[in-house]
Amino acid sequence: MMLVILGTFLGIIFGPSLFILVPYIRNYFAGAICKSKAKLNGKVVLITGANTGIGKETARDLAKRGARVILACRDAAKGEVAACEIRAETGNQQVIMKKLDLADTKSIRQFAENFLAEEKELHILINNAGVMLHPYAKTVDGFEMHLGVNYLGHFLLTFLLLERLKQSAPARIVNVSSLAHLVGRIRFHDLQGEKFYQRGLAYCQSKVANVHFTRELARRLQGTGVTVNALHPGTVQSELTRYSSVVSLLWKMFSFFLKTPQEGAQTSIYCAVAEELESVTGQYFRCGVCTVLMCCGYIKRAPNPPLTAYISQQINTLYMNLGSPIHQNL
Ligand SMILES: NC(=O)C1=CN([C@@H]2O[C@H](COP(=O)(O)OP(=O)(O)OC[C@H]3O[C@@H](n4cnc5c(N)ncnc54)[C@H](OP(=O)(O)O)[C@@H]3O)[C@@H](O)[C@H]2O)C=CC1
Ligand SMILES: CC1=C(/C=C/C(C)=C/C=C/C(C)=C/C=O)C(C)(C)CCC1
Repeated sequence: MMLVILGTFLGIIFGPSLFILVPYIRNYFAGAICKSKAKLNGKVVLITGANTGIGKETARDLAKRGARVILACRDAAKGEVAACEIRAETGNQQVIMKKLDLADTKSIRQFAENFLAEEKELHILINNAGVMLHPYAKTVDGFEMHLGVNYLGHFLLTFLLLERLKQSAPARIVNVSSLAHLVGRIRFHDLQGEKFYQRGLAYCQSKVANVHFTRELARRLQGTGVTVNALHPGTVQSELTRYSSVVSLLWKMFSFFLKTPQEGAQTSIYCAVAEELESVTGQYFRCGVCTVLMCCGYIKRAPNPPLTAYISQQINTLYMNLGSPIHQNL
């Protein structure tokens, strides 16, 4: 009885103030907004996985800024719908869809060949596409799906377009990684997860590879005018959870605390356009809740650069040994 009275009393006192606080709490979880007013007329932008989620919202924003935006999508029909929508909304007719399947190195090579033939410049490359919690599967070339799509596919794409980026300098590469990289480990002894597979860990492994790649590439691109940074977009309501009904349900239940795709695109947009990042390279950006967790010491910092360079070298060697031509000469 006492508890009911106490509960009612607290409800009356704090209920209205909680109600007033709701928009502030929501704003906090929405994270920061990119405030840059930079215009991108005459600039060429390429975004992978741009038919939905964070990629689509990034494309929409950069199209509004006047860029020629190429949406690289694995499903041409879905990609064309997104491109049409962005063209109609922004009035920018330079929004173009091209087919790219990052799970197939033939498709990546074909895409790059066409791109280099058609586009004389590339100023911003956003490696955004990704899969999470994928049941065990291999890409066309036999790589574990998370590693193959999230990391190796983007590695090959970047490698094939690198000269065009250098010719177009100042240019930027933006790698969409994840907070998940902090718990990721590269399992050198079983990279393809053939001995042991846990889909969450496979995702984390691919995302830590994105960060190592970013740091090592930044080191190798010093003095070229091409910068490369990685980021965590926040926890975003998107189709990323499609392979797990449990996580999809959790995401729906906690949707109040999750970013919308537009909010989730802000860190990518910031890395792509912010004037103050002109010569910033090899960094990892994030905003939102994880910052608090990090400050509280619950999340440790990413591995340091020398270790990163070492691991990156090891990955390269391993893949070359596996007969994959994609790590050569970078
Ligand atoms: N949402 C979140 O909370 C977080 C997302 N991220 C990262 O953000 C990025 C964007 O994710 P998000 O927008 O949330 O997820 P979505 O699932 O909404 O979008 C992923 C995009 O990647 C594309 N894609 C998947 N596989 C391939 C492939 N083989 N070839 C080409 N494109 C492919 C998808 O195409 P299709 O629609 O045809 O499948 C889709 O366009 C990912 O790298 C993700 O890891 C990082 C941290 C948190
Ligand atoms: C603490 C906390 C949350 C945190 C979720 C996190 C930290 C999700 C991370 C997702 C990643 C890393 C996805 C893909 O890369 C929720 C669910 C918002 C609910 C409110 C409390």
